[in-house]
Amino acid sequence: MADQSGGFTNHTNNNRTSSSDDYVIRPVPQRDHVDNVGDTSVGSDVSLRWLHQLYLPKKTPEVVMLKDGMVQYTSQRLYPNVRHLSPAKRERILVTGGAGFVGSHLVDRLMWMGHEVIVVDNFFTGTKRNVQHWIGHPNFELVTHDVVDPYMIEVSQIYHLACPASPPHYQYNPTKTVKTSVMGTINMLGLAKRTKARFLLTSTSEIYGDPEEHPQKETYWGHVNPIGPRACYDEGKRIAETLTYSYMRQNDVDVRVARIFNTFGPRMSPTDGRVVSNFIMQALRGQPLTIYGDGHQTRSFQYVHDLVDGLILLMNKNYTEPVNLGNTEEYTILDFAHTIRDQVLATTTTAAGPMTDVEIKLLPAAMDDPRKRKPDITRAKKYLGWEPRFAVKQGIQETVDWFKLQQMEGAI
Ligand SMILES: O=C(O)[C@H]1O[C@H](OP(=O)(O)OP(=O)(O)OC[C@H]2O[C@@H](n3ccc(=O)[nH]c3=O)[C@H](O)[C@@H]2O)[C@H](O)[C@@H](O)[C@@H]1O
Repeated sequence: MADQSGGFTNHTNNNRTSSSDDYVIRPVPQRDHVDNVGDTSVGSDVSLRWLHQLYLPKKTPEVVMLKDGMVQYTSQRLYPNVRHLSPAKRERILVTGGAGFVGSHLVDRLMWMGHEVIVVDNFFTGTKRNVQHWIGHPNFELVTHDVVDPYMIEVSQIYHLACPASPPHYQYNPTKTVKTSVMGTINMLGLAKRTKARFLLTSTSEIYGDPEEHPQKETYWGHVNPIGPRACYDEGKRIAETLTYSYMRQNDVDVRVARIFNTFGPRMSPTDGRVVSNFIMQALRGQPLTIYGDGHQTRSFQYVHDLVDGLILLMNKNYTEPVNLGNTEEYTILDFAHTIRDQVLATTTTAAGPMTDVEIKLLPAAMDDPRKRKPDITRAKKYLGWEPRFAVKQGIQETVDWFKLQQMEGAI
């Protein structure tokens, strides 16, 4: 069914010029409602309905909230059905950071595809809850481990995601963030070298820093402050890329590098500190939406299932250069605040009736905050046959629904 209001074009980006006056934000295209994700060429295709049972279940049979404030967990249950793969086709896949926001969605899909999945996570930002529906499944293993220490296992593919990604989290302990990126990546590349596993690094659009090129192509070398508060993450990921290509050249490790642009979806922590979860939680609580700076900075937001599609395609195609994975729908943060506020207000009823208004307030700008960000995805289209399918609106609605479910279950 066509989504007539897809992309919030009404009050957002139409022909608005950013404060820097050097480029125009194009109107957001309308998109159809998405019902299926993935790609048949790599066996990742699945209906959104199957995924919904994992993060938007009609009821959660394993958790029973009792009247006296007690909670009861039960273990007798059926696992979601997954594809059967012959042993010859089944990969043994390590996902570092697999209990995190992006990692857990990737794990869901790899499980659906019929692979064996081992999650390694130190639970700094990840949570067991994100993968609890797989615990005990014969194809699944969850290991508490920090990638700064070596980890030995036999695997055929490694998706290396482990690293806090939200600015407040990665700036909380910057030295540890650098260690995670540098030592964690060395350890996982060492494992790939020893086991001859294919290795995929999840890098970031942050390696472009505060970009002077717009949109950002993979050939752009970036504009990063090496001593600023974001450097622990930006430079950490830059050196992680350097390490990845060093192992490729020096040790013949089969590598893939994804540069991930702003991503959102269910399972973002409400205390994550990134803009999507902040705005949704603030709107749901009727609190003012907090904008850092004048709100004219831009971001391009992709829904998590699109990212997972891109990661799996990248892993399974034969392309070793870095690839941008992001949505090209660009918003000013001010427009985005209006977008989220309007959507939450339109779809939320409290005990006192429908919500009517929520304030938007400006706070001081964050240091070194990139002024604009939008991916050039020509490479992903050409070499992976990938482009985002989800309108931001559909993704935001699922995310709002998920946060509401967490509130109802008393999880947040
Ligand atoms: O979401 C992501 O995937 C990306 O998030 C961050 O990058 P950043 O663009 O700074 O993400 P946010 O913290 O969500 O901030 C986006 C914009 O919103 C602003 N913001 C954030 C939070 C808030 O409450 N209010 C607000 O105006 C920020 O100042 C920034 O301009 C990470 O550094 C990236 O690695 C990661 O890929």
